[in-house]
Amino acid sequence: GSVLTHTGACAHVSSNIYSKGLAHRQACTMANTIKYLGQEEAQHIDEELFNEYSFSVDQLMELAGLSCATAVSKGYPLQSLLKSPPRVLVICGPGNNGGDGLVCARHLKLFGYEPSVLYPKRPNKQLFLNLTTQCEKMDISFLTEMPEADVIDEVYNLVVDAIFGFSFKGAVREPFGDILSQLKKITVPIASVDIPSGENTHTHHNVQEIITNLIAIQAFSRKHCFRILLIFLISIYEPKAFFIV
Ligand SMILES: NC(=O)C1=CN([C@@H]2O[C@H](COP(=O)(O)OP(=O)(O)OC[C@H]3O[C@@H](n4cnc5c(N)ncnc54)[C@H](OP(=O)(O)O)[C@@H]3O)[C@@H](O)[C@H]2O)[C@H](O)CC1
Repeated sequence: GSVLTHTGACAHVSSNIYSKGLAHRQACTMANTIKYLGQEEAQHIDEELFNEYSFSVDQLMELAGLSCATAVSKGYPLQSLLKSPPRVLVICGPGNNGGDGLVCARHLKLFGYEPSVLYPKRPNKQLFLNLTTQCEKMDISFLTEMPEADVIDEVYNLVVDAIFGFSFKGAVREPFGDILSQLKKITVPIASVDIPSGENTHTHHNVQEIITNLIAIQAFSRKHCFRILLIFLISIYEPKAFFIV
């Protein structure tokens, strides 16, 4: 997805997003050593990972989804959640961003959360069929329709937005228009995988602007070692958050 690179040492991982002062200072420090990439450069690195380094999409997606689940568990630890059971709504789009969401849901379940998945447009590809089966086998429920915003606020602790990543373009088409309009109304945190879905954050400039909203980033260290850096920053506009994977 929109890839973030970090050339310094692995950053400290904050386990409590509410420890604002410390984490905000860390965010400021890290912001100086981080380079943000836009859509084209991110896609190019993606191609490089596939073609030059022989990663498979399954491998990258597993890392992405696991990293997102890890980020959720660090940013929103089970014991900090206001509602019990610890329900999380994971909304998956029709592309690989949605695949990241399915993997994320599976790992969230292993971490003790109760994810429910909304997956309204399912591609007929083996990779996604497999990921769906794996979730079903883990008793993760699949919703048949998008709940109203007030129901989401009442039932869920947060929403993982895995609707669109770097291939989003043009005006939003249904059924995602309705889904995004409900998401705009909710008050529980939204953790977006890659970029907040439906927003035009694909230029380098915009990504840098929106990065101030960021609490969690999973980044590949560019090109060389693929070390995964899990970096936690604090959003100054909580509770909106997004992950870049
Ligand atoms: N960088 C990495 O290491 C990895 C990133 N991954 C994730 O993959 C996404 C990119 O995945 P991709 O499949 O290329 O695309 P998206 O998931 O962003 O979206 C494609 C689907 O979205 C539909 N689409 C696009 N625009 C619209 C719109 N305006 N309205 C409705 N639907 C839209 C599009 O539909 P079509 O009808 O055009 O086919 C596609 O179905 C990246 O962001 C990361 O999250 C991978 O996991 C691998 C590792």
